[in-house]
Amino acid sequence: MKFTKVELHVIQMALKAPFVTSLGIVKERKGIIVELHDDQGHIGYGESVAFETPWYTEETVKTCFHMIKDILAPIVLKQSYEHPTEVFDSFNTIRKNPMAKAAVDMAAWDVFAKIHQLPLHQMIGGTRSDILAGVVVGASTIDEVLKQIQAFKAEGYERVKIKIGPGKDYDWMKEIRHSFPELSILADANSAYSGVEDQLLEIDELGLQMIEQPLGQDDLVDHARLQKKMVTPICLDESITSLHAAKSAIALQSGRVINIKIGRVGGLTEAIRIHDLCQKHGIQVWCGGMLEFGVSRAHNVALATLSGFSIPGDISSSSRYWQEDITTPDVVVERGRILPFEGVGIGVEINRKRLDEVRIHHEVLIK
Ligand SMILES: O=C(O)CCC(=O)c1ccccc1C(=O)O
Ligand SMILES: [Mg+2]
Repeated sequence: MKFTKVELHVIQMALKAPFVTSLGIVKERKGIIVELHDDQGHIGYGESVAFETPWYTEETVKTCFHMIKDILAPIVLKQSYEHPTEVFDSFNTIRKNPMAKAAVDMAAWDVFAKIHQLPLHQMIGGTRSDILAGVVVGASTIDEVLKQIQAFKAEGYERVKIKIGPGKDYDWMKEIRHSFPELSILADANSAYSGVEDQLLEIDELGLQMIEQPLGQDDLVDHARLQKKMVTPICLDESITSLHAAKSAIALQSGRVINIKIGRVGGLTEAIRIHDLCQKHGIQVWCGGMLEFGVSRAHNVALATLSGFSIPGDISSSSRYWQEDITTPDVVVERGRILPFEGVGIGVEINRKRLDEVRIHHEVLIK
């Protein structure tokens, strides 16, 4: 593969409703769509899922834009590649910045699948004919949470993740458990129990499917200690930023489950490596979400066809967050499942009219 042009589209869209987490409220989403051209006319798409401020991880839309424009695009425009894994590996002299790297890596995988005229899920060796979907509720009152769960159940979701934090945990989860006894529920703390982890032990009796990232990003040792005190499996999210982090977490027994996000780990190449490692070690994995637009959502759908994705993830319908997304067709969840896209590459098209409407910045980088 010889890449000749990188186009960056910075977009901004309002969420249908504010999304509340223990770390803050998201009302509007910015993102960067990477459009990668090769010398044969193929076009691949990737998406940077960093937020506008560094509340979830340290990257932002601006740091990603800088990294892609000034550091990563010049690398991919300079050399040629046989395989998309080489793109990620050609960034090995660049420290961290996984969400910037991921956007370029994703686009290279899309180009590669298009060259081979295969759907991306087939290109990466996916075997699942339907994907296990789930939805996330991030609301500020328990009444609102219960209302949303009811509505999502009616849409066919069978697994729901609730955002929790100190004071919005045991009583909330107990009420949810009581109201929806058959529903598979898990809680995501986004590190809210760092320093106050004993507040979590109460929740252990509720039989939750798992608890996600109770402690800080760097707290692998602390998570291992907490897991020994809890029956509920701990799932790591923020802590798993690379294959190396996954190896450390497994060695330390910091949790029993890993939420794999393509953006957080540096791309599809690294996501697949983490999936393979977890399979070898009996660690369960599921595909995480980032309130993303259609490009990243389509990549998630492809990733989740890999055999290890045996539990539902945070891949929901496009309509969960957006009035109108920038890609067609939409991701649609039916009876808790999504069918993979069968078109070549990521299998969705960019809706140019919608992209124009939501685009706030555009840049073209050429060889
Ligand atoms: O529905 C989604 O896209 C996932 C929502 C979610 O939980 C989330 C959204 C943005 C940033 C971090 C997280 C998280 O998993 O912690
Ligand atoms: Mg999380």
